[in-house]
Amino acid sequence: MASGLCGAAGSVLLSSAPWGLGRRSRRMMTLWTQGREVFGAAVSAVLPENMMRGSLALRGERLLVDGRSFAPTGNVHLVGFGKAVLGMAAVAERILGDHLVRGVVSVPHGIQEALRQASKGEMLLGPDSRITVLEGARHNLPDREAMEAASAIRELASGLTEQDLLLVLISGGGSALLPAPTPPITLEEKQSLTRQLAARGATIQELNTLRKALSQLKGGGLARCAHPAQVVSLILSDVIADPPELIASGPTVPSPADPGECWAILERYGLRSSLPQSVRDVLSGLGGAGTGQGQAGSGLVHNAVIGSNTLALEAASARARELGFLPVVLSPAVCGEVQAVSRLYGLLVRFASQARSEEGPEGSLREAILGMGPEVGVPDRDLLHTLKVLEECRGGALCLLSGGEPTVQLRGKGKGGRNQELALRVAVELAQGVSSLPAPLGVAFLSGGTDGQDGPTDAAGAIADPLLVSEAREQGLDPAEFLDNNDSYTFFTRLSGGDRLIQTGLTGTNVMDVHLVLIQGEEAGSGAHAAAGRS
Ligand SMILES: Nc1ncnc2c1ncn2[C@@H]1O[C@H](COP(=O)(O)OP(=O)(O)OP(=O)(O)O)[C@@H](O)[C@H]1O
Ligand SMILES: O=C(O)[C@H](O)CO
Repeated sequence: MASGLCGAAGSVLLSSAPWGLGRRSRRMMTLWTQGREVFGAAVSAVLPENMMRGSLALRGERLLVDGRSFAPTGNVHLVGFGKAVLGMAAVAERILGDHLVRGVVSVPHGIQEALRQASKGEMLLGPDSRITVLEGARHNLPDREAMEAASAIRELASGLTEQDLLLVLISGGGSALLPAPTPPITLEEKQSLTRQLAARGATIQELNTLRKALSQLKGGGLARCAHPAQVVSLILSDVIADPPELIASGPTVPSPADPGECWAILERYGLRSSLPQSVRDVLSGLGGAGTGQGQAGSGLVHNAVIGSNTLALEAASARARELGFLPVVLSPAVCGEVQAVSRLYGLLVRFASQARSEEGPEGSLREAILGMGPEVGVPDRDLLHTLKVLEECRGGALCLLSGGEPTVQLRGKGKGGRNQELALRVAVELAQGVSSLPAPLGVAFLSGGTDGQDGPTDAAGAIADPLLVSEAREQGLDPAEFLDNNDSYTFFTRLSGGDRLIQTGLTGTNVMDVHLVLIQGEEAGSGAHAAAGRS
């Protein structure tokens, strides 16, 4: 069956390839290239230039934001924090011109150099810029540099009057770039708590519920500092369902802390008993649910989400269609454990394969897929739609797209990220499924972080296919061993010279992850059939 999967009619074996890759077909390699292109289109669509131009404009003396009009009777000041805000700030400065008085942005360590090297000069601020750029939060963890940036941002906001407008640029990664722990909590204590929660698989919703409660700037704290100035926030979402109060922990969204919920989260991850006294004191000082965070000035705050994973998936679908695939978007909100998510993709590929056979898909397979919905955050409605398209597509080329942010419970000491771990797990699922597939199917899976950085690695993600496992074994690499040690980056680096890794470098944006399942058409020309015949 393996040869049926990957050496389908019309394919040419790459016998001269290094690493003993004789069984790879040109069609398989084409599928990888197409996957990379579709992923590239997803990222391009959410680069700052496009989104900022669509939501911020100056018309005479009026500032138009997300369709609303503001009169900056005095001056515009700017602050920002997150992986995408450098480019957002560059565009804002170009739009605002002399209306901009000054600004401070807190951005990831090394991002300016990375963008320079990637020739993305349009995302950088010029030498005469009125905006100060501060880098920090190495490895996406709050550190001294980020704390100094947070102080500078607080100072700028605190000095504003009712004559001023504060433009706040917010994107994912903002929580780590704006640390202002409520005393007596220290930076080290906050770092350690964040690290432990993330390692135990806490969701971003859980993590940020705690961050809001333990910070002076999150949960609306920044907006309170800026009172009585008008605050306008432009937010690029990297959280499922785009909740402004959770993205970067909502510094401009007045939202009450919920100590009861915080205690429950700490209990859930077994951290309640080992908490430092400072954290206990701050949580106890918050009182009951809905207290502790004032609502001062909420009438003067406007929060606008200007971009999200959905936009990225739309652009990816369009590119997939141009390449001859029938695109189908499963969901922009896939979450849950990577194990469960990889199982879902394995089952969907199996379903697609069975849909091409005379008998059609088994009822039990359909039930198993629908049963996974709650575990991976995908409603029945979306799963049913996807299954319908897979059935109707039959032999056509198909690109299944989704987005979101699964979680990994770290058990090992290896190096990796959720995208690479997901890709490796999907490869294992595909390899297991190979023998039970009724029809030949060329398939590739790609998982990538739109920010270009998957966990603490220099890769955005990786590509998987049904041959990966056998290829790895031939090279003395056992996927299960690497998975046990959460060592997916080492695995993909060693496998075949690292050619399944996706290495875009920091992209300057961040709307969570994108997952693609590309399925070849049965005939060489079936891509054209899919593009022409279905929508
Ligand atoms: N060795 C590893 N293997 C698999 N996953 C890992 C590993 N190390 C860290 N991770 C996961 O990487 C995630 C952190 O990745 P990253 O720094 O890209 O965060 P992010 O969620 O993209 O950040 P943000 O939301 O702040 O932009 C955590 O979910 C963590 O569990
Ligand atoms: O910074 C954060 O809190 C996460 O990226 C979610 O927005």
